[in-house]
Amino acid sequence: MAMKIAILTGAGVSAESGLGTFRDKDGLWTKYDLNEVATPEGFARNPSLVHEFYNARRRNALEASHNAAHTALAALQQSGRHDVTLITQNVDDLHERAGARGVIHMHGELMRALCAACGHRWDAPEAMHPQDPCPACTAARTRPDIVWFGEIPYHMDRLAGAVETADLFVAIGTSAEVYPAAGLVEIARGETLEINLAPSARANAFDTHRYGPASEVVPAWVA
Ligand SMILES: CC(C)NC(=O)[C@H](Cc1c[nH]c2ccccc12)NC(=O)[C@H](CCCC/N=C(/NCCC(=O)O)S[C@H]1O[C@H](COP(=O)(O)OP(=O)(O)OC[C@H]2O[C@@H](n3cnc4c(N)ncnc43)[C@H](O)[C@@H]2O)[C@@H](O)[C@H]1O)NC(=O)OCc1ccccc1
Repeated sequence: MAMKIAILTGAGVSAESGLGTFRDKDGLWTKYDLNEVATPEGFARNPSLVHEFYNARRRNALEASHNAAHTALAALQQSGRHDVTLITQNVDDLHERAGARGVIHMHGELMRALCAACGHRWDAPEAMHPQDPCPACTAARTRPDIVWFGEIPYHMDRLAGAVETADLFVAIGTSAEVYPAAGLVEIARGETLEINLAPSARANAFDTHRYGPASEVVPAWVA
């Protein structure tokens, strides 16, 4: 029976592709101060530092390959067996490189640039610099097209609608520590499933759970 499925992924789905998570023992936020590199205030104080941080993550993402979890989710979406909405907190493009389409990047994309003056967006060069001019208004206010802490996530209405009306909401590879993403399980009216390496901070809010590495558990769940 075809179902409406809304899937939310986090850093755990890209961990086995070599892209570090944020809060695990050697996670990004143990090496960098998120207030320095992932807030509008940090960018205003030191745009070069922030660009260096995202230039390094962009290089890592370009060198990485998608894994079996990305492949299984793209296959599920592209099979047409169910109506699948793929929402991600991840700023990498590994879902797309695995064949997924119309992925909702609620926290932005590493491969995109944004002009803080006119709002124009374009494909990011591998390395970005504060003085890079905007192709539309020539202002030198270029930032990574990323949603930082304190900023409103992208596509909130669309993704909230998909989660609310889904027969099944699945959260994969997320610690459920960052809001409003971590609160989406609260608005899900259908069945809810958590797939993760270990119970997340909102594990109790889910009906069912499957624990283990995403590259093993996700293909098994999709099959
Ligand atoms: C720290 C936290 C307490 N702070 C927040 O939540 C803040 C403030 C806040 C708002 N509401 C609240 C309510 C309560 C408390 C605080 C708040 N939220 C905001 O500022 C948000 C903006 C947040 C977005 C910030 N930007 C990111 N990313 C882009 C940058 C970048 O990437 O550099 S957040 C960033 O961190 C989050 C990290 O979480 P995860 O992806 O889950 O990664 P994590 O490392 O934590 O966990 C990995 C998991 O994977 C598992 N795992 C590891 N390996 C594997 C494996 N192999 N297989 C399977 N699982 C695995 C691990 O066990 C673990 O569970 C992601 O969202 C990621 O995108 N904006 C906002 O609220 O605006 C107003 C508003 C309110 C309502 C409606 C509209 C607007």
